[in-house]
Amino acid sequence: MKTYVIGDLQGCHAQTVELLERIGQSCAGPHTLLFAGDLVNRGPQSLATLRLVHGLARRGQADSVLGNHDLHLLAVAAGIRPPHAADTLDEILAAPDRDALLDWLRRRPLALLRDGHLLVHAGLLPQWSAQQAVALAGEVESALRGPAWKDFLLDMYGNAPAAWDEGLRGAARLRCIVNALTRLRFCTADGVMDFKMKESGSAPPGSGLLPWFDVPGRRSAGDKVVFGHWSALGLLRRPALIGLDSGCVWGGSLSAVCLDDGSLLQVACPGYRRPGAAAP
Ligand SMILES: Nc1ncnc2c1ncn2[C@@H]1O[C@H](COP(=O)(O)OP(=O)(O)OP(=O)(O)OP(=O)(O)OC[C@H]2O[C@@H](n3cnc4c(N)ncnc43)[C@H](O)[C@@H]2O)[C@@H](O)[C@H]1O
Repeated sequence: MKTYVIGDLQGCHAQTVELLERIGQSCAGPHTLLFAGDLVNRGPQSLATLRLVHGLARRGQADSVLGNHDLHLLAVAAGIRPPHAADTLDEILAAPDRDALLDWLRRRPLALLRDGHLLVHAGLLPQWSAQQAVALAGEVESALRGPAWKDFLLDMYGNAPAAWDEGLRGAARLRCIVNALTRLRFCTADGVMDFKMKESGSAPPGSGLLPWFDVPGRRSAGDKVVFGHWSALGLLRRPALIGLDSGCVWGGSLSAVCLDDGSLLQVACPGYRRPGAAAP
């Protein structure tokens, strides 16, 4: 059975439907769909998109890792965070099936190992191997699936601690794991995360920042990693690295890669948001 990984949907339902049709045309047999997270928000049809992926998952045909916008939806729905002006989550919040959709979303993994590839939404800290990232993701998944999940979301926000330390405990430990797996783009060579730089795929000379995957000595360098999140980076393909957020919602395209044969399928998007513009 072939496995296709699909980049950030962000509520771009029409492009998702078209891409799934393209996958069906190029792969006649049964196949699994894995989504790189950020199923919702910024795009025009978050509810329809979430229902689509949820339906596929219920039929055992798909799964998704959690992205920062998915976590934001859970926090807004729980009354923990106010919605942003640019959010497109209202339809989900008002939907009759919202509880089923949100309950399913809350139980999604933050890291998935499949067919020799690790899938995360954003990135890995340089000290982590792929196996370790799965174990650390499991700590957050337990918190999200447990009875105190709202307390976890209350404590989740913030940029500190900016670097990993095995001695981290409690909310600080979970926040560091969430920030790496769902928000990371750049960090220093020591693994200190930066959350300001987001509109470019490269850091200015002298900033001391590197894309997380270019940190020398990164422990996951020998592992095959697939990630999304970084729309300004665009599609990235290296022997052991696939970056799949090709900026659908920003006027780029929605991308899928087949893990078995490396084939790439893309659907162009008219662009629902303008890069650099905060609100619709
Ligand atoms: N621990 C925690 N602490 C705080 N918040 C947490 C959290 N955990 C979860 N969150 C949640 O994270 C949510 C989102 O945070 P935001 O801060 O709004 O998200 P973002 O970094 O802008 O990332 P996004 O996922 O939208 O990335 P994209 O590359 O598409 O877009 C990034 C930028 O790229 C730009 N861009 C896109 N295409 C481009 C291009 N081709 N060229 C240049 N720029 C481009 C866009 O203008 C955009 O500004 C918040 O709502 C918050 O609730």
